[in-house]
Amino acid sequence: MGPSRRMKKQGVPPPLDESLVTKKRKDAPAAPVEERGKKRKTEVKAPKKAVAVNGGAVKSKGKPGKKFVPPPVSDEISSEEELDGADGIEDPDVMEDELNGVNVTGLDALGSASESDALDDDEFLGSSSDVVDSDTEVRKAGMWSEDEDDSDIEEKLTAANIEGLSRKLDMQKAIEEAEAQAELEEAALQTNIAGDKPKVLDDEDEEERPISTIVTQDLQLLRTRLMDTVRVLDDFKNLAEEGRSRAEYTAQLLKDICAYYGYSNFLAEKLLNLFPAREAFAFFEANETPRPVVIRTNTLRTHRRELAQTLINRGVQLEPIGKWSKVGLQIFESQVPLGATPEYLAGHYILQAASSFLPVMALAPQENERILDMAAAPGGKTTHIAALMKNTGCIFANDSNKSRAKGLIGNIHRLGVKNAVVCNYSALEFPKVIGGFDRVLLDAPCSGTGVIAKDASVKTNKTEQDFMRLPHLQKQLILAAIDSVDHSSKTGGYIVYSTCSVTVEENEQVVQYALNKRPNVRLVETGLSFGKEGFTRFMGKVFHPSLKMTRRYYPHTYNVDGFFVAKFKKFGPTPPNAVGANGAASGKAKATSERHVEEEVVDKTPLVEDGVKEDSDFGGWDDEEDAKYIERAQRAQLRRKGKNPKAILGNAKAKEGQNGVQKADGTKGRKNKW
Ligand SMILES: C[S@@+](CC[C@H](N)C(=O)[O-])C[C@H]1O[C@@H](n2cnc3c(N)ncnc32)[C@H](O)[C@@H]1O
Repeated sequence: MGPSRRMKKQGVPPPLDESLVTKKRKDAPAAPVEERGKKRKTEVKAPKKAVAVNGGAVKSKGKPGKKFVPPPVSDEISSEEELDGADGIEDPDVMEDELNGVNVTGLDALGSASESDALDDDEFLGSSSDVVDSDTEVRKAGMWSEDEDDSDIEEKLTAANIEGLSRKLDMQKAIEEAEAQAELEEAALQTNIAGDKPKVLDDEDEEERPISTIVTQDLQLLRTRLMDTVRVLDDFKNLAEEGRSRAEYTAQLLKDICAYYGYSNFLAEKLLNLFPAREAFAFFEANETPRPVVIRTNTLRTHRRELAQTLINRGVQLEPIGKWSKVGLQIFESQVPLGATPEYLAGHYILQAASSFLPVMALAPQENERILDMAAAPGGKTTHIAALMKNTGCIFANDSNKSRAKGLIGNIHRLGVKNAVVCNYSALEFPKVIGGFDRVLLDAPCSGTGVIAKDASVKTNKTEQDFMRLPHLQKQLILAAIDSVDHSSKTGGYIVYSTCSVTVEENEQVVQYALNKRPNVRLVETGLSFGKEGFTRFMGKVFHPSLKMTRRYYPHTYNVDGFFVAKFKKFGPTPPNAVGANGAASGKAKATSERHVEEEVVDKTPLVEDGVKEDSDFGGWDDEEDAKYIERAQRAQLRRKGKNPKAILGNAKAKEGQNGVQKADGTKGRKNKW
């Protein structure tokens, strides 16, 4: 199904300006960047003391050790690190939840009794348009219409929300002032260098000073040098010192980024390589501020405008997150813990990062379909899928981590999902467990480089090994996802692959691998109205041109967590000679791997059991396609026995003509009844 009319109308979140980020952090409470350009419509009050959205103390975590960069005031939330206990792979969704900072301790009898479980809720993503608010409803309740201008919405905000609006406007003003100041500074810098090239590169004696000394003593200097280096790299011809190479400046930039933001050299370089210098700076800056706190309306229980009104009445200041979603609400302030309101406990909403809505929107599940959510815990996306399906059809929500799968069950109950089956396999086991799905979502375990603002430990704890181990797992999982889809599904046949990582190894390279190994899929448009195109070239690697259809999201461009979304259409069965078996361990000999594929991967081919009686009660096969399956199964069986299927079946076929099926041992078997 193509993008809906509503989806086409979705607006694009504006970028996050790096100078703005810096100044915002210093001078103002965190504010939604998309609001920057709006005009003030009401008198601005003096900003009041910010209240954390969790109703508790605001605390900062994971900021670089920079004295002069205070943490964000209002939106900043406590964050705890959490690892995926099952396989040691970090779960970025959990990080997201924690970073949202909603205090959900002791919350619920529905599976979120612990703080960590409650935090898991934040992971729940989702939103898509098609479910809740129909256009008709929207027209009746203009305040929440996706068709309205933001300005219209603001004018219709209720009195209870005016305070929040006022505060938001205060933030806008502060941001505008910060922007003006930044411009002044920039202008001053430009003036300073008129006729002069900035002194950026270390002298030899500086070179020998340990970085820690620079950080503690010359932090402001470090920042200035960072910005100067960026400017030089932007305009190398005019600003570079004579005799200095671009590589030298880049090396200096890398060194300063590590010192200033606290990254390992390894990760900083990997991230730096993704962008031109100026954009890289914006990216690293954006990782120092939290993203807006967002909740997703659970349309199985309520409508967004009703939920918004109820929360406003409880002292929550909020507004719709943007035209691209009908179910998201951005929270500015709250007088109550968002993880403990009656509406939360009743499953009317889930705390969820905005970017987590995107994979489910791309998946576009339809009513009455069979969907597989391969790595589902704690269920943000599963519950979103269920809402879009209006509790019809069936979702297999799988996660290999048993304790997380339990949390998934709790959330499924809390949000009133009735069409989900929870299972606890390694997703590599699919489609052996069950296949033939209309759509599959693979929200893969990843490095979390898109959510550094929520989990600063990523800055230092990722190693080269992680970026070999994770992509390897992701590649295997994506093949399992593809093989689990029914290519002849009347309504679907789609696979969505997503990560909250921005590295090419975990995204484009995984997608390219899938295209190489599965010629029966192709990339299609995600249907998402915003997002940067995926890379088609990167550091000497060339990817298929269709990689343009994948979407990248960055904190500095859309003020959302870093994310990647790719959508495939499966148009044929997986060929019997496909490589990359489900669950096949890496490093095995090719022959072993191929044999495994033939035996296990290919679309759940039914195997003919030895000793099947011709006169069994089974009513026989009804169509030619079955005959092909039988023959294929026989081939597989022969191969397992070390026999050459071509020699046996080929000869037999010649003898039998079109009407008989040769048994694996070469004797004439059951005759098909067509
Ligand atoms: C990014 S999180 C999923 C978040 C989830 N989709 C949501 O929206 O709430 C990745 C998940 O993959 C699970 N996982 C890791 N390896 C897996 C495997 N081999 N099979 C299935 N799940 C796996 C982890 O336990 C973790 O819950």
